[in-house]
Amino acid sequence: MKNVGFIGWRGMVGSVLMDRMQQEGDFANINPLFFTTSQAGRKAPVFGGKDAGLLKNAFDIEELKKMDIILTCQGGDYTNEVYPKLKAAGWDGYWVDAASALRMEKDAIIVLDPVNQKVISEGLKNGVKTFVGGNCTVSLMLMALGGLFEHDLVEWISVATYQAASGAGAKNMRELLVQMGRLEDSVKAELADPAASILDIERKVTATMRADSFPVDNFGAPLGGSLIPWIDKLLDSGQTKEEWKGYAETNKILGLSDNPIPVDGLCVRIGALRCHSQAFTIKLKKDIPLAEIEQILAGHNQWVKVIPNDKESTLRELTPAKVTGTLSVPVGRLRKLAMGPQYLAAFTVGDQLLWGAAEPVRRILKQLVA
Ligand SMILES: NC(=O)C1=CN([C@@H]2O[C@H](COP(=O)(O)OP(=O)(O)OC[C@H]3O[C@@H](n4cnc5c(N)ncnc54)[C@H](OP(=O)(O)O)[C@@H]3O)[C@@H](O)[C@H]2O)C=CC1
Ligand SMILES: N[C@@H](CC(=O)OP(=O)(O)O)C(=O)O
Repeated sequence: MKNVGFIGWRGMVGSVLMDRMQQEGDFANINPLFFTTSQAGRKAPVFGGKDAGLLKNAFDIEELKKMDIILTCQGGDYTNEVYPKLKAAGWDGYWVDAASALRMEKDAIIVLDPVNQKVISEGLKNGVKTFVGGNCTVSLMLMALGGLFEHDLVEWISVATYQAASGAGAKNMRELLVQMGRLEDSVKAELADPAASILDIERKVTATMRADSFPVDNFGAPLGGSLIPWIDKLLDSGQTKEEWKGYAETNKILGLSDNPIPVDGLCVRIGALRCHSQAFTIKLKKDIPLAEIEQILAGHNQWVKVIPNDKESTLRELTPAKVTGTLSVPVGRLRKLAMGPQYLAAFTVGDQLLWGAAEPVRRILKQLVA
């Protein structure tokens, strides 16, 4: 059985990964060892009934070198510090990572097997040892629209995202909830009084949101009752890095580096907890009937679900409230746009901690130990 070292297993992404691995019985096929950057020497967790002894120091290269596979959800700073040292020390195991640090490296594959199993299989055959989960927004787009790419129907995609607080981390999720609570608290009495003026209520809420005391340490601006049209840092192109990933990672995942498909748009943080949503304008390479498009989308993988373009189905199926905590990737609001028969509208929702983060790395680990 292969020795698999886990780093970042108690963080938010890591916890979702551990849950999924337990649900799927994945621990039965590995010898798990657990590392930490802060708690070395404490008792390791017991997953799948396996006693892994004590937590090891995540910076101990000699201990890490004993692993056949290292799987980290610890973040890019950890990867940047430890990966080069391990490689320099001659370690030749598999490195599986949820962070973005190594995604665009020549020798790394971005994994999303329902979409790019061919690229993965080819890489494994050629001795690739570094496998990285994709950006959540990109992975969720490809899970939803995979059929269109597979049938070479996409000329370009323009996207507007509606990204959940979880993408910014656990502290940000807490901050969003505290913000929401503060807003409600500020008008509790008025809300209990049906005769209170809604515009008075709104004015009070807005004043609360704008007050210096409103908690914005993590987001830098109010998110509850508002939105933030900026994710990650500015690049020379005027895109944010999150927007740049849409193009760069999509084409790398699909293996289209020689003939890339333009994907661009605006990434926006909204007050959802852990589901990212995305609205697409898609220019198709040819005019094909909507019914055929729906069939192509639905047939691509077992998780995508085409939602009829009616109000009842949309409200029932196509919201973060419905999708959170599931592997389902619904895609709906499908219709041809007024710009012409080759222009398609689509909207999708997906859990950014499952298909957006933990699930692709869980699935590549499974392939590596098979
Ligand atoms: N959040 C997301 O949507 C996505 C994140 N990623 C990547 O995964 C990385 C980790 O993200 P995320 O899981 O959100 O990070 P977390 O902040 O939840 O966890 C990261 C690490 O913080 C340490 N930690 C300190 N205090 C606590 C605590 N009270 N509870 C749990 N862990 C604690 C743990 O390390 P230790 O045990 O060593 O102390 C843990 O592994 C990101 O940096 C990013 O690169 C990738 C895709 C999506
Ligand atoms: N940046 C994403 C989350 C994330 O961690 O992305 P990446 O894995 O590309 O760093 C968001 O804020 O929603």
